This record gives sequence, structure tokens and C-alpha cells, in this order.
Amino acid sequence: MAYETELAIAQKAVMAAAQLCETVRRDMVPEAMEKQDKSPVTVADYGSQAIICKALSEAFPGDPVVGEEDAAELKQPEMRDRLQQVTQFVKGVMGTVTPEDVTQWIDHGNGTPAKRFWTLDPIDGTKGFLRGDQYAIALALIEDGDLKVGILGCPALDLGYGSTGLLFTAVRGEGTYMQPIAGGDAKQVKVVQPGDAERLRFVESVEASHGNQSEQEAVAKAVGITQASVRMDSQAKYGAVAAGEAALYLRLPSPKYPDYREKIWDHAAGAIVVEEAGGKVTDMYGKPLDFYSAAKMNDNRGVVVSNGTIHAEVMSALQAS
Ligand SMILES: Nc1ncnc2c1ncn2[C@@H]1O[C@H](COP(=O)(O)O)[C@@H](OP(=O)(O)O)[C@H]1O
Ligand SMILES: [Mg+2]
Ligand SMILES: [Mg+2]
Ligand SMILES: [Mg+2]
Repeated sequence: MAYETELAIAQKAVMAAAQLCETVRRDMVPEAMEKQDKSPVTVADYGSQAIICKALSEAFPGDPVVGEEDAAELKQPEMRDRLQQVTQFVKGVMGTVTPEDVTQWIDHGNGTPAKRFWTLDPIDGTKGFLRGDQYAIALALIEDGDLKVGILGCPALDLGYGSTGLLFTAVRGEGTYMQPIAGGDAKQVKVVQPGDAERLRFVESVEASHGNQSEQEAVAKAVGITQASVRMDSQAKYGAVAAGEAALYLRLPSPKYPDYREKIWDHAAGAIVVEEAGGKVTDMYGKPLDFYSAAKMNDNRGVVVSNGTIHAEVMSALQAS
């Protein structure tokens, strides 16, 4: 199997990060700290990035990591208690560590795209995490401009499989697998097959400002989806499409933020998980997502994720609208 070592190490790291995130939600009411761009971050986002970056830096010291968070704010003197808190949670998962270790590991995630690199969202859907809803830990390996490995940990996702917490893994050319985070067998998953009317559902963000819900509804209707959307935070939406529980995920630019550009860590892991399950991922104009030029996907607008068979129809509906 290709990328066996990468997958094993990344999967173990994502599992450990998931354990930290769930511990934070169990032990405290996580509080949002505000980043410079006004978006929220929590001790769990920092702890998760520390754990995963440590594992990657040890196993693959030459690979840059393009992660969402950095430790600049956490290193400020007035943040000492917060850093202490993050350190305690990281300790709980991996034993002895110092605050300096933690900030160094987090900053290992300040890399830039290269011939081969990882991209990491330590908690995708921080707002969902804070609300007690869905969130995901998303890690992907990009080589020569192509997604090669993706790991998507969804600690609060169940999809009716009887155990809460699902992990999706994908290696290019080798399919997508889903397994319970709590332990158990991995099974291969496939997107919705044509004609499966019951699963012809669409998913979108809970946060209205992360998309354009009225246009998303109109497009879904135009391609024959009659059920109301399922709203879900984070890349768990990609998991739902990969597992065949939804046929479409629409993320159209919010009219409130016309200049917003999607970030690679918000889509990389999810995209390979869906593609390897037989689905298709493009921007709203049908262009492939650019995961290698920069952290911001400057030349893409919106994201459309489908089971593949309805993709062309969705593109026509978008053109018409
Ligand atoms: N105006 C906007 N349009 C699209 N995505 C946005 C956005 N503002 C923030 N986001 C992204 O939406 C992600 C959450 O996605 P979702 O809405 O699917 O749960 C956030 O990831 P983080 O939570 O990792 O910061 C953030 O990167
Ligand atoms: Mg964020
Ligand atoms: Mg994110
Ligand atoms: Mg995040």
C-alpha cells in the first residue's frame, strides 16, 4: 500500500488530538478566545495542533505543515494561564511536556506550501465545537500539487452507525475507509448511487454567514433535491457525502463577505475523502480546488461537493442562477 507510514502516523496523531478535544468538552465549558480576524479559537484548537505537529515533526522533519493556528498570541505574557491550560490538556494525552514544547509544536504549523507538505485544521468548525455540535480534525498530505492522504476525525459524528465518533481515511487510488474512533473495523465507503432517492439529500453549514443558504436551497431544488438541507458544522459534511448519507454539499460565497477566500485546511482532507469514495469536488465554476499555490485558494470561489453523478447538473443550475 502507498503512503502506509504517512497514513499510520497521521491517523494516530488525529486520534490523539480527538481524545484531547473530547476531554476539553467533557472537563470544561470551552471558552472562545478571539483571534485578530475576530474568529474564535479555544484551548482545544491549540492543543490539537500541538499534538499533531509534534508527531509530524518527529516522523517527517522535512515536511512543512500549513496549519490554521499559530502560537503568537498564546506566547503573550497575559496569556500565561491559557498556555498552562493547553499544556495540561496536552500532558493528559502524551505525558510530560512544557509550555515551551507546546508553543514550539504549534508554530511548527506555520509552514508554507512546498513540493510535499501537510495541511492541518486542528479543529474545523470551532463554532460547532463551542456549541456542542459537530467539528472535525482535518489533516492532509499534498505532493506535487495533488492530495495523496487525508484523515478526517469527526468525534461527534454518528451517521446512524451506532457509535459516536467516526474517522475517515483516504489514500489516493486506494479508496476511502470509515472506522469508529472508539475502536472497531474499518469499512470502505462509497458515495450515493444514482436512484437512491432517500439519500438524495444536501448538506450545508450551520453558520449562515459561511455560505449563501437561499441560493444553496435554490440550486438543490433545481437538481431535484426535495428534502430540506441537513445543516452540519465542519468537514463532517464531506464525511456525510463520502459515506453516501448525502449526495451534495454546497458552499456558495456569502453575500456578506464577497471577498472571502476558502482556506486549504478547510477542504483538503474532506476533498480526498470524498474523491476516493467516488465523488467529485470543484469550486462553483467547476474548477478544481487549488491546494498547492497558497493557504488561501485565491483563484477558487465557493465549493461544490457531490456524489459525481449529479455534478454536471449542479454546475448548469449554478450557471443559470
Ligand atoms: N465568510 C466565510 N465563508 C466561508 N467560510 C468561512 C467564512 N468565515 C469563516 N469560514 C470558515 O468556515 C469554517 C467552518 O466551516 P463550517 O461552516 O462548514 O463549519 C471555519 O473553520 P474553523 O472553524 O476551522 O475556523 C472558517 O475557516
Ligand atoms: Mg478558525
Ligand atoms: Mg476550518
Ligand atoms: Mg480550525
